[in-house]
Amino acid sequence: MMERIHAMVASAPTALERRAYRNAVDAAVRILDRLAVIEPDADTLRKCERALTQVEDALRSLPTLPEDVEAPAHAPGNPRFNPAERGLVPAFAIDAGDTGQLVGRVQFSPRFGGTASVHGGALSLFFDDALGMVANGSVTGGVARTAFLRIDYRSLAPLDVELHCRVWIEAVDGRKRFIRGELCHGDRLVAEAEGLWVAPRTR
Ligand SMILES: CCCCCCCCCCCC(=O)SCCNC(=O)CCNC(=O)[C@H](O)C(C)(C)COP(=O)(O)OP(=O)(O)OC[C@H]1O[C@@H](n2cnc3c(N)ncnc32)[C@H](O)[C@@H]1OP(=O)(O)O
Repeated sequence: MMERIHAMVASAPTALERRAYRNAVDAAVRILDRLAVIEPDADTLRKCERALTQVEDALRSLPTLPEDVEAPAHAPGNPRFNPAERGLVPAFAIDAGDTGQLVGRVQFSPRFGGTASVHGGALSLFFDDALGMVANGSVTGGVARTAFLRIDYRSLAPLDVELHCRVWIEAVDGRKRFIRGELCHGDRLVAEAEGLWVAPRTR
């Protein structure tokens, strides 16, 4: 019976499960976004905590994925949901892309920031994901891990505003994939990133 559950949960989710999952995560992150901007009221927040604990209990009734599942985060057959689906990073709307670059838009909601601008760590999280997509894309093939990621913060990134991002392969040298990216608000450069992704040794 345990093996059957293991096999079931390790397969890729169906379209219905994927939609239901995304809707549940959307609801959860809307709560975090709301919590980021409200003036607190202890009574209301205590009621919210009780209701959220019931939600958590419902989720605890589901089996968990086995820990040894390893697949590229965005691979279609991955039984795990990708970082944006899990609410870990804001969704990156891809407008154009070929084998070596991506162009798209991203908007950071209030949970990713302080009062008016995006948290530097959230920008770094986003770049790791966006550059990682290109590092693990069709030019390079296979899985590669982030070895380093350098961010230059050039100007404040506003919250709740559409930002434009471009990511491209700078160089490939054996197992090493050097990737760069930039994020702009209109014509203004917000941040630049460069990173190295290293593919595993082949025996
Ligand atoms: C469509 C699908 C989308 C899929 C989209 C997926 C998106 C998500 C992507 C997110 C990925 C992550 O965040 S992964 C999580 C964060 N990263 C990690 O946890 C990685 C932890 N680190 C490691 O596992 C390891 O250090 C590795 C794999 C990075 C490298 O180890 P290794 O394989 O043993 O390689 P090693 O021999 O050390 O180095 C190989 C070469 O790289 C160089 N090198 C290694 N590290 C560095 C470094 N920090 N800075 C400079 N150079 C380095 C070495 O000098 C060497 O150069 P030379 O002498 O050959 O010239």
